[in-house]
Amino acid sequence: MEIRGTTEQDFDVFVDTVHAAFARFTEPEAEGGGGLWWSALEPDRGVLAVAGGKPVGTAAAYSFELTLPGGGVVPAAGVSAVGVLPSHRRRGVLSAMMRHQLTELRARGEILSVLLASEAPIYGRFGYGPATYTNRVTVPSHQAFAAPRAGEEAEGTVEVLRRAECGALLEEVYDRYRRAQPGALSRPHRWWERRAGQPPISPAPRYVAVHRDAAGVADGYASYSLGEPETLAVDETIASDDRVVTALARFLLGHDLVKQVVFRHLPLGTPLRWQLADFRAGEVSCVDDWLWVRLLDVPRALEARGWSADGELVLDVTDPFLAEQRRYRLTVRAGKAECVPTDRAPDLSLDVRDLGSLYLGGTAPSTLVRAGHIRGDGAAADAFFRTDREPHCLHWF
Ligand SMILES: CC(=O)SCCNC(=O)CCNC(=O)[C@H](O)C(C)(C)COP(=O)(O)OP(=O)(O)OC[C@H]1O[C@@H](n2cnc3c(N)ncnc32)[C@H](O)[C@@H]1OP(=O)(O)O
Repeated sequence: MEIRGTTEQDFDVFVDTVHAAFARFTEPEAEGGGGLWWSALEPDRGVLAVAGGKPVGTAAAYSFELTLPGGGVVPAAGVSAVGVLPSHRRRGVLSAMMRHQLTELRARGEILSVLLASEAPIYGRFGYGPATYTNRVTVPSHQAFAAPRAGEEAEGTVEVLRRAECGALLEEVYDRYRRAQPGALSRPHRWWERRAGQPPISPAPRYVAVHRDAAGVADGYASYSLGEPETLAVDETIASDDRVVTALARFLLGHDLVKQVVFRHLPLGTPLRWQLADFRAGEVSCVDDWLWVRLLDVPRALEARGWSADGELVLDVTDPFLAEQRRYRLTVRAGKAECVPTDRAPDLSLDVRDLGSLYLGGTAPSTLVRAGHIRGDGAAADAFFRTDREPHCLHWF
């Protein structure tokens, strides 16, 4: 078997192989058809496994940016389109592709990679850990919002546009949002230009509630459709200001001829249920992992994020897949860290996959100590890793 990088010429074969591996991703006419789904793939960043002259496995990487706790923004390789033909599974094809890809990402100087896992047991062995989480909240339509007990509501207006009328507006609002939201990924212009992936990037018919501030500047949107009978399904609500998120939720819950509103891809800490007059009216479902993180250059990655406690922390990190074990001293002053090799006794001993889970602040070290995955003083480490805002990602790739 040969594992090799792809070029522009491989694009059609690559996409065909992905489709055969997943046995899905046929695009409905309404969503553009003709390969739009994968059109933002970067042809020279793929990996192809070839056996007997035929492609049998694929993996791709997108060039994203990831927003970190503390506001830093770093490049992140977005691993996707991972598939092995059903006829060639459980013979090590994925493992060989992952080894090739991780080696290549490191050679490019990437500090971390991210992915969405189709099944949770697949990626831990390659050093990825779940780092952000998501859920959905279903609320009966016209469910009353309680009056805010402190603070004001966002001033402004809501206008409904058809997806096709939105032009560059969604891209601009999304870009401002993702820069301020730890755990969020960039959606490179290529995605919007080519209308790749899922709504609201794809041309799938949607309505978009656009919120504008008192000066008329768009500062948030919610993309939605009326799907199942009498159900209004919200693909995503994008705004940096919580008061704008509230104004959009209030608007959607007031929609006529709808029995329930399903808010998808919310952070676990969403305030939505607290805002309803009846706390129990919001039904939580689909609580799941979303973004998985794999650190490729531990010291650079740790120095790139902001930290919430000053002091020193010694981490002993094992990376079984890449057969490495390294110990680092993290010294934090005024939220910034310096990370250097050390031989001091560790405060935490952990697998690189667990460090990936802790990295964005969405998983507390003490939780993984209690789970028996990490050794050390979890409570002391919690103070370092804690973030002001829950990391959240809703980009599908
Ligand atoms: C980021 C993304 O793109 S997520 C999408 C992932 N792709 C899919 O879900 C499409 C359908 N599935 C597939 O194409 C394949 O089953 C893959 C890609 C998940 C796995 O490919 P394979 O070539 O069979 O994996 P490989 O043989 O290298 O397995 C490596 C190890 O992972 C384990 N493993 C692989 N797939 C799974 C799985 N779905 N569930 C649990 N364990 C798994 C294997 O048992 C093996 O374990 P071992 O080392 O202890 O023996």
